[in-house]
Amino acid sequence: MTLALGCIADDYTGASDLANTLTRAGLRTVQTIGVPADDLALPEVDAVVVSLKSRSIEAGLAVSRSRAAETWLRGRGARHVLFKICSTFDSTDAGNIGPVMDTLRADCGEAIVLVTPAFPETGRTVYQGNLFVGAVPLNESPLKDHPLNPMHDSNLVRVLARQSKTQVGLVDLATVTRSADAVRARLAELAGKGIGAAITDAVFDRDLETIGLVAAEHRLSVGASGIGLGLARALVSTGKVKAASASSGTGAAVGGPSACLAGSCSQATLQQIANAERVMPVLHLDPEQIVAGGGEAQRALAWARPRLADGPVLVASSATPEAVAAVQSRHGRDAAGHAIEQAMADIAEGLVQAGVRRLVVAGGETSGAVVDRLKIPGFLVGVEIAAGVPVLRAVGAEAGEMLLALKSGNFGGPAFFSDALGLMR
Ligand SMILES: Nc1ncnc2c1ncn2[C@@H]1O[C@H](COP(=O)(O)OP(=O)(O)O)[C@@H](O)[C@H]1O
Ligand SMILES: O=C(O)[C@@H](O)C(=O)COP(=O)(O)O
Repeated sequence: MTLALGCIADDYTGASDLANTLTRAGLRTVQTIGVPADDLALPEVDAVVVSLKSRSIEAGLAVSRSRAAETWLRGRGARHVLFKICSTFDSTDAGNIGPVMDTLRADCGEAIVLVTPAFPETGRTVYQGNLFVGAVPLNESPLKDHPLNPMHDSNLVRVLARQSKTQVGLVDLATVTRSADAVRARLAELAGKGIGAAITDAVFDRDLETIGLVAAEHRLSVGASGIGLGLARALVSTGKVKAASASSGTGAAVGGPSACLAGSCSQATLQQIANAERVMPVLHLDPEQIVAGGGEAQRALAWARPRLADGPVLVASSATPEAVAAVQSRHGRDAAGHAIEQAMADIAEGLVQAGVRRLVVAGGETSGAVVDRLKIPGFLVGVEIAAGVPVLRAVGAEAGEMLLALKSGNFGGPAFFSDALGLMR
């Protein structure tokens, strides 16, 4: 297999979002969980998205895991590697976007790296280096209340400079709109000043196409699904990849019981849970009991098992920003997050033991904990449920045939859970 594009995603929902975008743009794509084992049977593909759970771990670990993924991808022929980060630039001042970018850049010897989290289809745009989420700057968006990576600065030139060893410059929208050559010239100018990373404005898909053309000439880029779209279109338009038609289905039906788990506390997910209450039984977990080790996962499973024969159920830890802040002040941000993620993994494991083979998970870190526990090594991409969220068919899972949907906290419409289950047959 010779890859046209290698991708390293810093969480599992982000990876499925990117795999979805690449597939829709005509690249045959698989998503792997971590660096694939040699015996994992992968189909012939144009792109591999290696999913890491590296967004919120210690920076040194994020760097070493990303590097291992890069080595694997380049070893499979990938000339260009995209480091997929969140479209809302989720990170802390200590990392991990900057440290991973610095290392991958040094490894491939690039003078300067294009960086853009723009993903217009989901309302993420970048102008004068400032990231907007819909109509508001990042720091005024719900991301200011994220449980693990609250975002308080919308100026990405500043944000990345605080995390990176290199100086950070800007390729502004006027330059992007002018032409690919104007972007090339601006990058050369910045690189000539010793600047190693350029936040690049993008508001429309056509901006990302220009950025993709230039990025594809480099060895490394950093961004969200939007730059993935630009790279994929560039690979197709320059004839490096022959466009495949996006999958119109997910193969044979899997059937059996289905369930949803929500660990995201985003506004979108809170609304989706409220909506689901009208169409399926919903259990709200008690985060205090989880952190105290009070058998909350077993209670949830005892609640869910007898209901599975009648239709899907939803188990949620999700809570308002005020309730999350209260739990965190008592137990600490990381300890609370970790305990709740592990409880979600316990519940997922118990649900699969009870026969569930169709599972929807809301939340990136939550999805990471669940997929790791279920020991799923990879996914094929099926139909799109909502922008950035495809149906996934597990490859090589211990439980056998399974369909999953891994939803970024912020993605999906109000009826997301029933929309997803409606497409997971
Ligand atoms: N009620 C709660 N109180 C505190 N933290 C919570 C609660 N529910 C979930 N969490 C934690 O919040 C984090 C949500 O992150 P994640 O799953 O990545 O969602 P998103 O996709 O919205 O970023 C996880 O670490 C999760 O365990
Ligand atoms: O780019 C995005 O917004 C998503 O692909 C993504 O990374 C989602 O992360 P979570 O919101 O933590 O699921």
